[in-house]
Amino acid sequence: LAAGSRPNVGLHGSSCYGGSRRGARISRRCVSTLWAQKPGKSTKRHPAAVGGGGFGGASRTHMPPSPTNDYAVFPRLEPPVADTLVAAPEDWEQPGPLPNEIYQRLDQIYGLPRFNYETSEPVSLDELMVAPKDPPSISRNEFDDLLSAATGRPVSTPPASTFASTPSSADLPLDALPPFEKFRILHVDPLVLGIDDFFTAAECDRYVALATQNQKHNILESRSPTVGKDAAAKAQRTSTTYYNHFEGVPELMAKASRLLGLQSIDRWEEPQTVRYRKNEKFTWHLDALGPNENNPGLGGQRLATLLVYHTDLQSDEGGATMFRDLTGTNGRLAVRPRRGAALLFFPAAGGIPNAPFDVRTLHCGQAVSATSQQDKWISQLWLRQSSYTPTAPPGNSHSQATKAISEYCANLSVK
Ligand SMILES: O=C(O)CCC(=O)C(=O)O
Ligand SMILES: [Fe+2]
Repeated sequence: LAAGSRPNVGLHGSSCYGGSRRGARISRRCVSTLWAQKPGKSTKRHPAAVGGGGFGGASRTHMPPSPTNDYAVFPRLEPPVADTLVAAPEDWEQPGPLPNEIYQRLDQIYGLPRFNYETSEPVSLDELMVAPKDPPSISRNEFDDLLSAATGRPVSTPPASTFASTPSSADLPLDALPPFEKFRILHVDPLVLGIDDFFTAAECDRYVALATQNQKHNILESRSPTVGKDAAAKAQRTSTTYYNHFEGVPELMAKASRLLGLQSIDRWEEPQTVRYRKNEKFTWHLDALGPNENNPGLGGQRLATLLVYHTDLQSDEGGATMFRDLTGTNGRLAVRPRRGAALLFFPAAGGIPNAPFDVRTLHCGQAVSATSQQDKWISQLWLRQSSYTPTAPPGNSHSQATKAISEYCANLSVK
């Protein structure tokens, strides 16, 4: 999309869309229709797709890799995929409650029926028992073709076994937290949400201090260039990652789980706090795991990415989280770090049918400018399909955090 242009917001021209009024309703049937109606129908060429390349496409124009070439590793979206993009109406970027159609999407596309649930609402046993949705299945050969097209080199995936989903046992008093109210809808399809005041300033300060005093807090520091990412994505990270113990970050675990309406924290990966100094960045990548990392026995695919910004960066200081193919109010969607704000998106649901991840969520951590007055600090969490077994720092476990989370919730209740 050209900078400043905005596609029609009507969801594929569907009459079930409630316009830009918050709280407008659409029926479940309409959402399913949208979902079923994904690529393939339209022959219209999308501006973002002109110029060749294409994920999964047969014809590929290889461009020489260069640091400024956004399409060097990941080809442009193919027209039918680009046609599925739905930007947010401008006024939805102002903080406020979520419209019903966004809750419907969270339920039906992303498998989160209890997202930001009202505390007064009685929760039925059915809802408590709801299983996470698996991303659409795909054959191994199809997957290899898609990945080869995206990375420009042959890929061969080892055979996958079936998912072993362990039901959660933890019973955390997360209802003590009120629902969140300040949502910014940054993109509709794929869904990208901002949440203002997710963390207090004091919480942001504490998380930065935890990482900077990492030895005292037994936090693992890593400068590996591709931490937790599929090597096929060739992602380059120059920032520093700190692996937190779950029990050291009860606010993050409680708020993240409360937001997504989860009953336990068992599906979250190790929390990571990341520091970007001047000129540091993380190039274009997908958070979804590739075949070599996506071990079904260890939690399966990454379904959600939640990121909290601990520092404010001005627009000339860089450090934005940028989505290559999504459009925001001023051209390409770029989320500027604002202290205490959270960002939520879904790396492995939606997008192209029968693909195991949503290629449209390609994003980067833009370099912090050489003149920035301060470092960029974030904490991040990834939600897996099923229970995840943490490996870092050594000895980390979900169950160790139960006491700290319960205490945090209890303190909120007495306030
Ligand atoms: O730093 C950012 O804004 C994004 C980081 C990111 O995408 C990642 O670590 O996977
Ligand atoms: Fe990422």
